[in-house]
Amino acid sequence: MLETLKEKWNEILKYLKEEYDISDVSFDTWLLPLEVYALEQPGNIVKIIVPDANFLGYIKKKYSTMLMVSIAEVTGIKCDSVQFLVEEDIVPEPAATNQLIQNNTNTVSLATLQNANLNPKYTFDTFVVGANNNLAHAASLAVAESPGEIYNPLFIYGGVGLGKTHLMHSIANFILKNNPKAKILYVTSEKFTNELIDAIRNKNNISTTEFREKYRNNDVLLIDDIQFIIGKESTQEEFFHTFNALHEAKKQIIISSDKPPKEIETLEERLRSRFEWGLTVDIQSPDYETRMAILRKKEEMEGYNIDNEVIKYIATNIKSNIRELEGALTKIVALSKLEKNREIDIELAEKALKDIIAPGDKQEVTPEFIIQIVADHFNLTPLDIMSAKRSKEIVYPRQIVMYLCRTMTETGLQNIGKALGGRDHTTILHGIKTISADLEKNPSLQNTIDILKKKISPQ
Ligand SMILES: Nc1ncnc2c1ncn2[C@@H]1O[C@H](COP(=O)(O)OP(=O)(O)OP(=O)(O)O)[C@@H](O)[C@H]1O
Repeated sequence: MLETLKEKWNEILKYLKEEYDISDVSFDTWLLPLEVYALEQPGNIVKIIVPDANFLGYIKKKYSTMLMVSIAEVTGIKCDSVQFLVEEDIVPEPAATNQLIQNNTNTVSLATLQNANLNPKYTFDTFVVGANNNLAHAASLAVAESPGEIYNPLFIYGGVGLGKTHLMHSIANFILKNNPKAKILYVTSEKFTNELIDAIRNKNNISTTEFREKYRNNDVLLIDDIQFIIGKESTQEEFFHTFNALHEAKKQIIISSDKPPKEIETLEERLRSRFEWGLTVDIQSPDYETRMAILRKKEEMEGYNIDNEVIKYIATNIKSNIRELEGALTKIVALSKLEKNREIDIELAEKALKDIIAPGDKQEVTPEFIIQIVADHFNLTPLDIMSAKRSKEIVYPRQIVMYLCRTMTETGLQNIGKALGGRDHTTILHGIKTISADLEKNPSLQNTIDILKKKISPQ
């Protein structure tokens, strides 16, 4: 009978996937790596190997019944239970590698995604899993499949540009796809703070009651970059109550930060202990293989066709930040276009990346770097900031750049103007004055400036 089970294992998994409408990513993460190992008598107890001990309990809870039903349907073997073992405890046989592809056609409307502040491009399908992030990925998927049930809160931490935001959006997009009615809200801690400031001052038509309703009336709340509420007492106090209200109602909370809770120095103890109630997972810098895989994925998504040597050149030289890795690819393609579709070879790559690939240097604070950080923060491109465009969404971030260049670098007005696409020094002076005056009366701008300063020059 064990032979039958082994022979039909792929069929059993396939049956389970279709019968219970399991998504590709869930299937590949939890089911595909499972291996049937033994059939114990009496009672036909099916023993299954799970590769990662961390998720043994989760798989047991989620898939035991589905597996028993599928085994019975496909093989006729009626088992009393399934038991899961960890791979390290036994010598395993080769894993099944049958790939199953089924498209989930259930789509979510753009309006729903916008209300939740979600980027539809950040999904599990576009997230490359490597040794640096596999635990964070698996934990995120478990939360996406069973929000509010297992790891609450989920706390994801890691360095700049390593995929925390991408994973958070993936969870939210996954939940919405399965349940378009789920109430989901993604915000940065900066936005949370700024809205709280506005509510307290009764500005922008939001009262404190509305603020509370907005944040507490959710099935899933995702707060990105929680480190920026540190040291802000009233925000921590409000977040503490939001957290309690959601947690008591068994609603899912997902938090990201640059450090684990125990290393965030000025975090109130009561918040720290709550953050540690659920599961804390980290994302490390990607290894070479993962960097290559991410570049390949990006190339595929954008429809580029780039020589392997060039991809290797980027992956070898840009190591610690995936945002920079992607940025490098974009820069190369942009330079090629600028030079009349010049062939993308190592020479072109070196030219395009001469400012980024400066080995081992600490990031110097220059107007160019400030432009990059501010653009990223406001979802703009550096070219928008430097352009002649005069819409409010661009003019204000541009003036913030002027202010930050003046206060964080030794650069003179004329050179700031040059870096900003050749603007006159009087324009720069006007921009700096506008921001300085607004700072006097607008505490939420002060909060944004503090956050930008920390991003530009982290201690
Ligand atoms: N594993 C991955 N697979 C594919 N793309 C990735 C992966 N990790 C990160 N990225 C991409 O790298 C970029 C930066 O990622 P993201 O914004 O999620 O980082 P972050 O950790 O939230 O950064 P920050 O600390 O600045 O908030 C995004 O464009 C994201 O899609």
